[in-house]
Amino acid sequence: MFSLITSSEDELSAAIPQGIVVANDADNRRCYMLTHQAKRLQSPAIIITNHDAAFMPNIHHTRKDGSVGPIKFDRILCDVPCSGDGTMRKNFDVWTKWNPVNGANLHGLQLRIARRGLEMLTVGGRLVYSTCSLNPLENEAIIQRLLVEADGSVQLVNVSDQLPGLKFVPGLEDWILMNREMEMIKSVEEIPVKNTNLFNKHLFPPSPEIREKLKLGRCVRILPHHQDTGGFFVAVLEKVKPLPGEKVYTEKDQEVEKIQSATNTQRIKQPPKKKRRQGFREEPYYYFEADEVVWPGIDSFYGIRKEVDAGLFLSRTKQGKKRNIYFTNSLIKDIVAVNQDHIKIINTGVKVLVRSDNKGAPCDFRLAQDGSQVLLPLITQRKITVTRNDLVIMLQNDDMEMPPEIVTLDPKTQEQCTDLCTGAIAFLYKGDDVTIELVGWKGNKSVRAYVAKNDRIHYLRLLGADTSKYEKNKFAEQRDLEAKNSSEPDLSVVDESVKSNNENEESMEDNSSGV
Ligand SMILES: C[S@@+](CC[C@H](N)C(=O)[O-])C[C@H]1O[C@@H](n2cnc3c(N)ncnc32)[C@H](O)[C@@H]1O
Repeated sequence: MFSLITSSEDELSAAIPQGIVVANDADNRRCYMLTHQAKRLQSPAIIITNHDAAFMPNIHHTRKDGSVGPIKFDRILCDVPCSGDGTMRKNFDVWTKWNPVNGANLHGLQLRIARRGLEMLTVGGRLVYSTCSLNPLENEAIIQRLLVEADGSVQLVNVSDQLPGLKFVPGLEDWILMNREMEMIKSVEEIPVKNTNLFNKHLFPPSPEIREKLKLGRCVRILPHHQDTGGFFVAVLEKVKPLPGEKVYTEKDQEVEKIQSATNTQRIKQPPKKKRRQGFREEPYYYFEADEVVWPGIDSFYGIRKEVDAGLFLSRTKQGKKRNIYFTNSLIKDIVAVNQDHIKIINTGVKVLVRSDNKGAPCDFRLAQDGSQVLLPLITQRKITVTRNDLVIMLQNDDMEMPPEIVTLDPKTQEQCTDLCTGAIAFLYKGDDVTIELVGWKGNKSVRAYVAKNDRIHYLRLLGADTSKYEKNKFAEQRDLEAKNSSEPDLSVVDESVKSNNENEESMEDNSSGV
């Protein structure tokens, strides 16, 4: 009997979170590293973007009433570029490059990034500002400036009891500036003429009158010697009301906007704006439409749950055969549609299916381990429960030529296989303390788990099974190789002599032809 494992509603909503995370970096290469790291999260709710955060464009979404407007974020982390002097213990070059003005040079960029973050934050939302520097010009001076500019709309949150056991010291309320020549500058009046471009009044500590109000002591300074770490600075800011001059969108605005846009459309019949070609290097995102040709095959083979919107699956190729199929939540789909001309999206979507036009399966796409956590709760077919021993057999036998035979598996597993035609399959194992879900293939007589070698060791360890087949002791291998070499005659000498003979022959030939 083939057992059908259905997922609960909770499982479905856990697999498809409704919110989004936008991860941004100005450095294109760092965005690809981010993409690689984020893949492990298997999240259908992450977008990786590539912008200067100081000028981060608004990310628009479609509101409930159908109008389009900027998203305001509940949480923002500004882990800003900094001098990195807190990392001195591991980055030795910081010692040679450090000077007291590094911090002053970065202050402007750090401020602009954090300021833009506050603009993009919703009222009631929190922004964390962090650096791996201990220079107050990169830290408290930024927070001070944000708080002063915000004029009571932003507050520093006291987080001292949030991480019991963490050792830290409170933020500074007083500090002294220093120029490259190590001259101390205690006030604006003391700024030497040669440094007027470098220092300004905002870099100095708060005056005694406002010190009390700002509560800079609520910032967190993590010192390297306290718990054997790097040095870090963290401040948590909460937006308690709109920033001075910030417009907050209300339902009334929606009405006005609708009326205005209706009148504008009637009045001005302008030619449609020329759409900027998706000018970014990345392949665009093509979400499945109602007539998507590959969908019926996938739907019937995997029994996609009827609550799942087929329009949330996408590919990166418009023409020709689709190679990989990805999945995102509906908010990401909306964001991609509304913003693709002005937001540089480097990556989004989790890979759930991979083309496998072969092996006589009725469906052209197999399950991808990359997105199994997302897809498996959405499908009702091609899932079987297996025993611990079944998994161990599959993980220890990855031989392409001789995959494990179905008859070697548990009788209940064999029974579930009987009713399944050839094709992709998911193996589900629930132990007392571990749950493992692997994707693979069921052939006529055998089964395979599609798991990379490193992951095989990981799963075998989780199952408490023998991993010796995959574990390599590099030192032992080197020793064996050296022992082998020392017991064999040194052929390299012979080779060299043969080579030199050959070379002589060649040069003789050359000479003869020259004559
Ligand atoms: C302290 S690191 C943050 C590292 C990040 N938390 C991570 O785990 O990858 C600062 C990052 O800011 C990026 N950066 C520098 N200037 C930027 C800017 N103007 N806008 C956005 N990112 C910037 C750098 O490329 C660097 O990756």
